[in-house]
Amino acid sequence: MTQQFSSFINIGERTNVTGSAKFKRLILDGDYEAALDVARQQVENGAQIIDINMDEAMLDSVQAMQIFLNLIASEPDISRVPIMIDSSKWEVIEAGLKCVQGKAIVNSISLKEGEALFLQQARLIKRYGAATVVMAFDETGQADTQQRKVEICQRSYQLLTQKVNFPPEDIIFDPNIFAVATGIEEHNNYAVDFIEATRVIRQTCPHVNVSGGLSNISFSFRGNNPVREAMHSVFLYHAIRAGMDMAIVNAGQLEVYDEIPSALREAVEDVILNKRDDATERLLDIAPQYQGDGKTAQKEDLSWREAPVNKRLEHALVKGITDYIIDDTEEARQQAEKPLHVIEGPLMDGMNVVGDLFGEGKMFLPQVVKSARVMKKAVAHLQPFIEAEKSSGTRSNGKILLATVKGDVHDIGKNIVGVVLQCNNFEVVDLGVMVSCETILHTAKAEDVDMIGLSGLITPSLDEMVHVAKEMQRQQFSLPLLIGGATTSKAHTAVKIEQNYNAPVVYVANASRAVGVCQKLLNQQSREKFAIELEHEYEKVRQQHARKQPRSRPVTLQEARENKCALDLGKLPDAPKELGVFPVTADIDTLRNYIDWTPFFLTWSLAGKYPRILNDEVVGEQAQLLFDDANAILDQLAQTAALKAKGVCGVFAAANIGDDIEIYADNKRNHVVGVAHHLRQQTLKPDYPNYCLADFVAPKSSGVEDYMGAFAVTAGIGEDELAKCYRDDGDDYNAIMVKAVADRLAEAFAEFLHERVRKEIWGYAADENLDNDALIREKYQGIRPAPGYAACPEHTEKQLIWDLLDAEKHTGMRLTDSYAMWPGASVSGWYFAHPQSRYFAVAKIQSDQVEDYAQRKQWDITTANKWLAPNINE
Ligand SMILES: C[S@@+](CC[C@H](N)C(=O)[O-])C[C@H]1O[C@@H](n2cnc3c(N)ncnc32)[C@H](O)[C@@H]1O
Repeated sequence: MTQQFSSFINIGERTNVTGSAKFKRLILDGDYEAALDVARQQVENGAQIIDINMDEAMLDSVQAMQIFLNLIASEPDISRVPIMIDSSKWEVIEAGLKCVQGKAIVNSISLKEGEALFLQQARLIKRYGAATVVMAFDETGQADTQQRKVEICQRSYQLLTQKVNFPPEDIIFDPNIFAVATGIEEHNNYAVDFIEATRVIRQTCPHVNVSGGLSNISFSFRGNNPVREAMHSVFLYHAIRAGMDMAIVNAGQLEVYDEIPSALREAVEDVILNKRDDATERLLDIAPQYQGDGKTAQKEDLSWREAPVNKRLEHALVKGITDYIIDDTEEARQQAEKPLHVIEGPLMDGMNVVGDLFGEGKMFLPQVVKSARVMKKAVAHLQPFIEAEKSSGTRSNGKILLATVKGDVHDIGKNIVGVVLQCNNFEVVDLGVMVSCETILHTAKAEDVDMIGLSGLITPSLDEMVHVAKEMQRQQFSLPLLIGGATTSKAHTAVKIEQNYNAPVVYVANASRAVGVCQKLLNQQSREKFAIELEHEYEKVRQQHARKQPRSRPVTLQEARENKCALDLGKLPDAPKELGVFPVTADIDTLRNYIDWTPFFLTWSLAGKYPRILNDEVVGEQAQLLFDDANAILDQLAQTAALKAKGVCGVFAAANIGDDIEIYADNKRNHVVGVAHHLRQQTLKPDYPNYCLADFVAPKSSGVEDYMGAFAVTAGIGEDELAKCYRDDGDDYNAIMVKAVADRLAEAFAEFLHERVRKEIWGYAADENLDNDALIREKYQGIRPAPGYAACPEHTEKQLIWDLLDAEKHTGMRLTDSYAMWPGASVSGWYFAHPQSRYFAVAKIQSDQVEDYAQRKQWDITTANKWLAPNINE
């Protein structure tokens, strides 16, 4: 199975004042909030890195870069992707490097002004632990031919690795993409020069990456987007195969290679690969035909039913059609010598086609999961015949145990990985959620599995994974250990898990990576090679981690407190109409109007913002099908009440004392029913406060009466049972779909309840009138931070929410011993109503705050270190 597309990284290009008129206007107007939305949209649309450029003559570029990067740092949904600091001015780059909290990428350095400056800049970049783009540019100019591109990159590589000891994996060469089909003959070979140079660079400069600005290639066809998109796809198709692994690209503007009309694709291919002298003229001739949409709606085509049965089985698998699968499987069985041969023959052949198409980026995740459903139905039909013959089952590629670790209940990602592995003929032993280390290791032995995969979503699960690795070592296991899930990372795997266990430990970033990793680990020869590569890679990550300089200077807790957010007591929200705890229910039909669909598509690895994604050139068709299926499930849920939504909220008198909030039984304020403990940002912030959520409630010493709230909602009562019904019926697609929809309903419930609290229950914004889009964009007054998220990262505080609201009694929701909420489709948090309240990231804290927090929570220091670990080890 080819993996090229799954590891390709696209870099967002919209936060660039030189390339986007809209972004430039926002920055020049000082509207940084709207500019942040541009960054956020790019991430939502699937950018895996965002390029930021402030090179504009009318701007103080240094200041603009600093302000924007500092703002991004406190937006967790943006800062989860790496930042590429793009400038032709070194002082802007250096200013940017000081602001970025994670690993930054510099764009760019080159030999343009000689070796001395190049090396000096590289040393500084290395000191910041950043990666860098290196342009193929030297003292004599920009490289245009293959030979010049290769020479300059090789020379840069030698200098960087030998004179600066620059980590080669942190080098990203940009061998310059230039426009083709310009009418100038010398330009005709530009794409070939880039592609061939890339091939040689990747062969001769080990570990480097190759990137480029994609839109340049099609510059001559400005105004004809279908042709431009086709040129981008064809170029990428060949460049990726030659080793290009990143590009600055608008991900929404790519056509699927196989879906480019064949006449256009051929003409574009002739231009890109410079196959004939008249290629440009021929493309120019046909280009106008494709202007506009150029696509026609497809009627259902049943001609595939005429094909031989093997081909019909393949078609059903690739297209995910279950309608005829039993009949076709039966026909194949009657023709086969043994029923097992149907699985080993046409069904596995069909699944191999699915695996290859997925690996090449030509099929999307929901389609693969649907294919698995077809396969399971076919196998289920054959099973009784196989058993009657008493022949043993087909040999799988290998056996993999999957489990969500103890204390954690989230399993959508794990289930998707399981299905993708099964599609590739791996046998999966799925132990479900909240699985103890003992059960995992006992089952691994009993089932004689080939490897173990652990999953987890919340930060306490990271510790549990470390525990499993240590136990595997103690019990002398030698099976590979795979690590995955939302909070896991390569850095955590390398720094915290890998060195505790002598066999391979592999971080698996997503479902599409899982198959490649498992295949490498199962073959003894490739496993050894892979293990050495991993060891080398993780050692590097550890060294980088050890060298990591703090991005901003830490301050003492005392200093941070002195720079707290001063609350404007003149703007306090109105007093609540009534204090107390209010159980709430909501029906599915109400909640579905509040759904934010964008994350739903991401769950299925379709990147793009709803509703635009439904018309997206690349994933639109799949997104629409998925959306229809989700709505069908919602219709069914609304009628059957198989899933119930329950919630509770509370509004309380409250006062701030330091970094804590006292919560009172009533407005007399003499009986404290709970104290919420919060953490404060602890890095130097010359232009902003060092935020702490407690700042958003009026200080007790002010004597002013203030309030806060809390909530816990679930839409998951019944989700496990319903998902199990589907799974037992061989329908993983709908089993995953139920949970994905329940997750959306829980978030919708949180949105719906928050609105009710603002407008009725607390009533501080009784006149608010926002549509769902504005609610999703949080255009209202007040916030609902959730324990475990960046402003309140410590999970045990959920217990206080549970106690204050009697949440288990009112909703049936429970907390696990890692403070995950059960059912999985649940949300809880605090309400702050002051207009100054906002989300931020606490980020790294210092030992004085750890000690102070331990004292406030009446914990010993070991307990504090355990629960605060993600913020101590940042
Ligand atoms: C994860 S999204 C959920 C809403 C989104 N519309 C959805 O349906 O998935 C936003 C929520 O995450 C939480 N959140 C985001 N950033 C946070 C931060 N820095 N600190 C605490 N909670 C945060 C808040 O509860 C916020 O309402």
